[in-house]
Amino acid sequence: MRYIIRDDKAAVGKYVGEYVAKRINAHFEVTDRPFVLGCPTGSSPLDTYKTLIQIHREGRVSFKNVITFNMDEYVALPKSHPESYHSFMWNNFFSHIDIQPQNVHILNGNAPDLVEECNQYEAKIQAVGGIDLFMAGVGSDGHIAFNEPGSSLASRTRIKTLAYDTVLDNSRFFENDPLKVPRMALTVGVQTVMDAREILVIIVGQHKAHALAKCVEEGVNHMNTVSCIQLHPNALLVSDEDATSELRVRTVRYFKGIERAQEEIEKLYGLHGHKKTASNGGSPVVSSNIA
Ligand SMILES: N[C@@H]1[C@@H](O)[C@H](O)[C@@H](COP(=O)(O)O)O[C@@H]1O
Repeated sequence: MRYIIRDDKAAVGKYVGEYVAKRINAHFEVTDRPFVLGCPTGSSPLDTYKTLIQIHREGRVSFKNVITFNMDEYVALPKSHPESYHSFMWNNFFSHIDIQPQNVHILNGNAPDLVEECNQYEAKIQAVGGIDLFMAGVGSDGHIAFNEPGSSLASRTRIKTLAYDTVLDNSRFFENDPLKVPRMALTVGVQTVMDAREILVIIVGQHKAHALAKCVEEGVNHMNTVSCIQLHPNALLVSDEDATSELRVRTVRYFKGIERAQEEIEKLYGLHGHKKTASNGGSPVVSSNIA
């Protein structure tokens, strides 16, 4: 995996927003096929969405031909509830860009048949040719989407019961009352994320330091599902300095050194060595072996 460290949350958002815009624009240099973006909720991606909105306002990126799939949604929380992930995405991102509403996909936690809803979601992802770039945040227990500790690393979109740690973490959005936090969610699976052509994980804050250290320095483990990205050929992790606090100093130095080398490569060959020719179904080809 590649791992980029920035000073603080705002700098992470700026980096990731610029990165995603570049990926979208690079995609349309070689194909007319829609760009398929996986989207997370939570506080971690907020600065990224702000950056993307700003870039859009400056006319540097368009979402007209972008299709999105969100990672997860609470079960039985009305869509119109201010803390539903539907509300979050429209309030913080989609209402401010030129995305076509029919291109937005968010799981329906109020569907009459939740299993069917999850199966259909997987089918819809397949129907558009898979996800080009899946952005993700991470829970303090290391979960990716709502894939709580112990989730199968081969899991697909399904119903999940939330871990108590997650209920407590998310109670900050529900008047600090854990009893108001939904106990279940629909979530894409670990394998659904892994099937994306690229994964970008945002980790910010000292409370994520343990999950980050386990993800970077330890093995792949279902108790820290974000660690699955070690098995992905094209994964990028971006964190702030606070989140590095449980990493070894030498690990931090190592990845900062890699970043400097990567910058040299980008100057020579463009974004991550992506060749600007159509192949692989029109997607830019990753030719750098730095990741
Ligand atoms: N299901 C979401 C995750 O997708 C998200 O990554 C996590 C972290 O949230 P935050 O970024 O607010 O810490 O929150 C929820 O549990």
